[in-house]
Amino acid sequence: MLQAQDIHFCIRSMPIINKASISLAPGELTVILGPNGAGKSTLFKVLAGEIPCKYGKVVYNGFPISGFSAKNLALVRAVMPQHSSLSFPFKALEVVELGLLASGNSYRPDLVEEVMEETQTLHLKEKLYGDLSGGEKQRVQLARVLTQIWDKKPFSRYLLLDEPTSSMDIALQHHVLRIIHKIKKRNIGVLAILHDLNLAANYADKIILLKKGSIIHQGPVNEVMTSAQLEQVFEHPIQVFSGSDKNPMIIQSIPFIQNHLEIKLA
Ligand SMILES: Nc1ncnc2c1ncn2[C@@H]1O[C@H](COP(=O)(O)OP(=O)(O)OP(=O)(O)O)[C@@H](O)[C@H]1O
Repeated sequence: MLQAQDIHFCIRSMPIINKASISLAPGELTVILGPNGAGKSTLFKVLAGEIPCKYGKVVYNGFPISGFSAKNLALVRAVMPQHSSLSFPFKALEVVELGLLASGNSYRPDLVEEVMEETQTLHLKEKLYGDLSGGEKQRVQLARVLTQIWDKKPFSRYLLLDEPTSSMDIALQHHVLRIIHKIKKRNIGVLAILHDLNLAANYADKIILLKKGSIIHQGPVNEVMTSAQLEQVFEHPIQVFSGSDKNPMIIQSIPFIQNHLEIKLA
């Protein structure tokens, strides 16, 4: 289990995260949703151990994050940040191989090829990372973190993804969420920040709604993604059509123009 208790984080005495507590179970996808500036990436960085937290604690598999060396932390969690820049002219293949390095594995071209196949990046392997499109870069970064945790291990691990599909087309977004669905079955807990409410509703096991640094609601999708609660967090009219075995859940944000017409027709 990845657990965070009472995380409180300030920048220049401005509270950014306010007493946030979460539990991420292996085998589950938890999605963090919230408006711009809510504190999602900040909370994510605290959970990943990228920024230290003065108040509260982050615990991986029962051990405080502060006790992990960078090498050991890389064995239990892989992190895909929102933006990744590289200062060297790496090829896509070399970026993916960085995941292998973090995993402590010896050279495994078979594993790298399998992951690049899965993420539809194999055809990009000889291209310079800097020349790739936004969506291609994201897939290469995803391949890197998947490479880090691809081999099964006898302990629980965690995959942290900050807006992993933000530059991808619709088909690829679903493809990535399908990969996540498969990888979590390897005793891996996945935490993802998404802005797409429909992807979250249909692929997540749990949802965290964050607003102004505070967790407003968290729990199973059906309990958290209600019209009233989403409207409270996003301050915009939102309709929720609950799904069934055969039909996906549909979350619809209401365009202003439609409200405008309804007001005029009323
Ligand atoms: N280094 C920093 N210095 C000052 N303010 C910061 C810093 N990092 C984050 N913030 C502020 O903290 C707040 C939360 O930022 P954060 O990036 O966590 O939000 P977010 O929910 O991920 O937003 P978005 O959806 O736009 O990516 C914002 O108001 C941001 O301006």
